[in-house]
Parts: sequence; C-alpha cells; structure tokens
Amino acid sequence: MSTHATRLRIGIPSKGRLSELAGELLLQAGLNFRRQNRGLFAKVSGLPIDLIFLRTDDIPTLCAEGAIDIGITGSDLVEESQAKVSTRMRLGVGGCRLAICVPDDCEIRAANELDGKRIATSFPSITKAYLGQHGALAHLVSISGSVEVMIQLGVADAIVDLVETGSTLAANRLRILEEIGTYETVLIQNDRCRDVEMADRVVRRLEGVVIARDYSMLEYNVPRSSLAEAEAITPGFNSPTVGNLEDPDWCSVRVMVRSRDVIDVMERLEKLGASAIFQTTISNCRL
Ligand SMILES: Nc1ncnc2c1ncn2[C@@H]1O[C@H](COP(=O)(O)OP(=O)(O)OP(=O)(O)O)[C@@H](O)[C@H]1O
Ligand SMILES: O=P(O)(O)OC[C@H]1O[C@H](OP(=O)(O)OP(=O)(O)O)[C@H](O)[C@@H]1O
Ligand SMILES: [Mg+2]
Repeated sequence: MSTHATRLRIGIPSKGRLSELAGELLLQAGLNFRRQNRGLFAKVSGLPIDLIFLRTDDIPTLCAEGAIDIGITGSDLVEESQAKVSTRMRLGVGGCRLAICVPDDCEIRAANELDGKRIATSFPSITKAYLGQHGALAHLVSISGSVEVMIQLGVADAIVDLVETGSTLAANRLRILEEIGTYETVLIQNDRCRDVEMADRVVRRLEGVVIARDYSMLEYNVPRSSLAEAEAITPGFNSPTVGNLEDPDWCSVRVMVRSRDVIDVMERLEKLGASAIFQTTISNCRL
C-alpha cells in the first residue's frame, strides 16, 4: 500500500511523433501503464502516479499551471510557451532544429533582410525575438501546421519551422536561411510539484534508461603493459573495472563506451594488442 497522500501527475503527448517515444521511455523505466483506446488518462501500476495524455504543445502551460507535476514535451515548445517550468532532463530523442527558410531561388541572404516581410510560423514568440535581435521587424502569420506550403499559397515570403531530415524543405523547394536553435524532447517539472520525492524517483529511472540507450558495455583482455594506454582509449563513465586473469601478464577490462564510438574503440584496442573484445547492450543502469 502506498503511503503517498497525493498522486504524481505526468503529462505525456497523446498523439504525434513524441507520443510513442515518450510511452516507450516510461515503459522501459518500469512505469507500466495500459492506455485504453484513445483514453486520456492511465494509472501507473504499483506506483502513486497518473499519466495524463495531452497535446504536446499544451504540456508546458499545463505544467506551469500545476495541472500536471511533470511532463514530456519538446524544448522548442517550452521556449515558445515561455512557461515557468524547470527542465529536469534531456531525453535523448526528438532532436530537431528551428530554422528560417526561404525559397531556393530567393535572393535574401540574411535575417535582417526580412524586415517588413511576411513570415508564417507556429513559433511566433521565438521568431519575433530572433528577428528583433537581428534588426528585422516582420509581419508574423501564425499557422499551426503545413507551414512549408504557405509561401506557395502567397501568405508569406519566408517561414520559420522545425527541420529534422530536411526532406519537407526539399520537397517544397525551400532552403535554410538561418538556424535559430536546436531542440529535443525534455522532461519538465513545475515548482509546486505534488510529490517531489516521487518526481525525483521518476527522473532517476528515466536517467537510467537514457544513459543506457547511449552507452554499451565493452569487455576485453589486454596485456598489463598496455593497460594504461587501453584506459586512455576507454576511460569509462566513472572508471573502468580491471580484473586479474590466470596469466599474470594479462588483465580483463569492463567499461562503458558510447555506442556510436564502439567500432572505432574496438579497432584501436585491437591495434594495442587487446583480444576477446565484446560489446553488450545495456538496457538500464544506475550510476
Ligand atoms: N521532424 C520534426 N518535425 C516536427 N517536430 C519534431 C520533429 N522532430 C522532432 N520534433 C519534436 O516533436 C514535437 C512535435 O511533437 P508532436 O507530438 O506535436 O508531433 P507531431 O507529429 O508534430 O504532431 P502534429 O500532428 O500535431 O503535427 C516538436 O515540437 C519537436 O520538439
Ligand atoms: O525535416 P523533416 O524531417 O522533413 O521534418 C520537418 C517537418 O516535420 C514537421 O511537420 P509534421 O510532420 O509535424 O506536420 P505538420 O506540418 O502538420 O505539423 C515539421 O513541421 C516539418 O514540416
Ligand atoms: Mg507537427
């Protein structure tokens, strides 16, 4: 039986690209829930936590207002909303850029040339601030989606929108004029959290998953004479674990390595004389 008088409320995207990413992260962190078809509320099994399924762009405001204690949303939406919330952690997913874009064949070369032009965007606040810093006062047309088509529709001369792969820009014959910022999915928290202890527990669980997704465990044997060099290649998250082998001239090493660096690290260790080098996946961790 829980001793918590109140239940922690976590807001997560109900649909869209962040919805699945957020759900997977929570499940991997042991926050098990079952969402009924199109349901907007779910209990987390065995913990005093409720999940509320909300629109991604409403999550910063609802968190600042105290309707939810913590929430998962895009850092772009947090900035745009100017909501008074703290960013507890970056979740390592949903990376994208916000950029000013103009037609491929357009003469404009810098943001200050946009003075007096019409700009369509779902990010009017960030756009206004950025243009202001660059000496341009533009007429903003606030749109909630399909922003890239607005120039063709004759509504705008330029747009400010999110870019990930750049394929939407290419399909609409647009190019990036200037990049305003880079963003990713974050966990936010309000200052009047109902259960700070439980919120910290959720953060620790998510940290375990986010770090585990980024790192692999590498194990190898190396001659003791080369250990210092091997440790320089694989310094580990804190420090490598070194063990003895039957042969006193050799030792074994277990160490965390960023997954994207593993192939390169393996090659360097092999050159150094290491053998029996194994990479294993980490599915969760506490450091
Ligand atoms: N390629 C991308 N385009 C837009 N947003 C992205 C992209 N990659 C990551 N994101 C992040 O996802 C957030 C949008 O998430 P949301 O859950 O609203 O998904 P969506 O698929 O854009 O939904 P919608 O159908 O409302 O457009 C952005 O604010 C941003 O933080
Ligand atoms: O660089 P890319 O990989 O092409 O991704 C960027 C595009 O994806 C998003 O649109 P979304 O799919 O959310 O549609 P929307 O315009 O209806 O929001 C965003 O608004 C861009 O249009
Ligand atoms: Mg969208």
